[in-house]
Amino acid sequence: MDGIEQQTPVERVIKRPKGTYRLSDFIVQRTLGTGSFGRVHLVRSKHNLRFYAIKVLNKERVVKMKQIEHTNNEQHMLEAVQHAFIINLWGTFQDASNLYMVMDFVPGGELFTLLRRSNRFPDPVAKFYAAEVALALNHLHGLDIIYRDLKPENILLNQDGHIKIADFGFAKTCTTTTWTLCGTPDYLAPEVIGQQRYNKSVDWYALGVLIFEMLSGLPPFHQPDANPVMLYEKITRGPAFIKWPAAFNPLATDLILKLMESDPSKRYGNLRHGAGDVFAHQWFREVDWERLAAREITAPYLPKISGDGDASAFDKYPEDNAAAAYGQLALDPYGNSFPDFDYTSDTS
Ligand SMILES: Nc1ncnc2c1ncn2[C@@H]1O[C@H](COP(=O)(O)OP(=O)(O)OP(=O)(O)O)[C@@H](O)[C@H]1O
Repeated sequence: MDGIEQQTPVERVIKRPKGTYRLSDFIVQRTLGTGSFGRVHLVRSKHNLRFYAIKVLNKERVVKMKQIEHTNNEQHMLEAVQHAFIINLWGTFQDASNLYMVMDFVPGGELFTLLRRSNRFPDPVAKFYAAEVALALNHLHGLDIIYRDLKPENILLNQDGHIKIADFGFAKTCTTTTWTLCGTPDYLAPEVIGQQRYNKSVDWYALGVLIFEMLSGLPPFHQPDANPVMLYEKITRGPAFIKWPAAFNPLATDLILKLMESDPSKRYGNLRHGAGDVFAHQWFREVDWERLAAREITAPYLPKISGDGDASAFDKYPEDNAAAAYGQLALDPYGNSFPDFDYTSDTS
């Protein structure tokens, strides 16, 4: 649901030059994931033979689901951001029916898959991923970007086991507060559910949920058969009602409670020292933040990748021949809605 948003122009974020691409530059190999508006494909460049991921969004579906602004935000944010732990966008284009975003292919799959396979992560493993996520969030917040969709599905693992945060569909620039209700139910901060104004601290709340999920296997208020209303009630009642698994690390508990603090003005990450409080928390005491940022810490899990373009870490999706329809001539009623996606495709 879109509310009135206090907007700062996205132009505030400095754009860097992007490449010009067209569909005929690539050979579509397989589907890596599906989303609300289309698919993400593994593709191979005909020119340099490298593998990339292309996210395809059907314009009509984006418009019908009132996501024009979020989609344009996603492009602007990803173009503006360059960080070791955030997915790299090489360029974008559109044809009559679809938008295309050319990204690095991140071969290690979703953190979600690794977590479900492992049931839960040992403390040092959860700490490694949480610390890399904290650095990425801090970088985004420094650019006045709120990410708003932190969850294990959106954290991908690179070949070397380090994280790459993907899916900037809900990211937006915001220096003050905003109030759009978006994100994933289990990861929503109470003020988002309460439709109050909120700020970057919703990402720190979500980090608390993520740490809990990594250490216990499921998000704090998760109940398989619960409806969203029951879930929202629990989130609103606050972290005092979390049922903690036995033998939960007390320092982790302390940090989670501080991140999941219901009152944003008392929440870690949103206090006077900002992210500094999170970095300095005792649960993270053995983290060498500089070496971590430089990717000098060896990751706890190395994805088994047999070679370039190995996508075996991703679930198999039925290939519905969607790619055959890409680039076809068609009416283009939404041509003006996505002005920064260039028309470069061969048929348009
Ligand atoms: N660069 C990438 N490399 C490898 N896989 C990727 C990449 N980008 C996305 N994926 C895969 O595709 C899935 C869907 O991507 P993404 O979340 O960006 O799409 P979406 O349409 O926004 O999805 P949703 O509607 O669920 O939010 C990811 O969870 C991931 O498995």
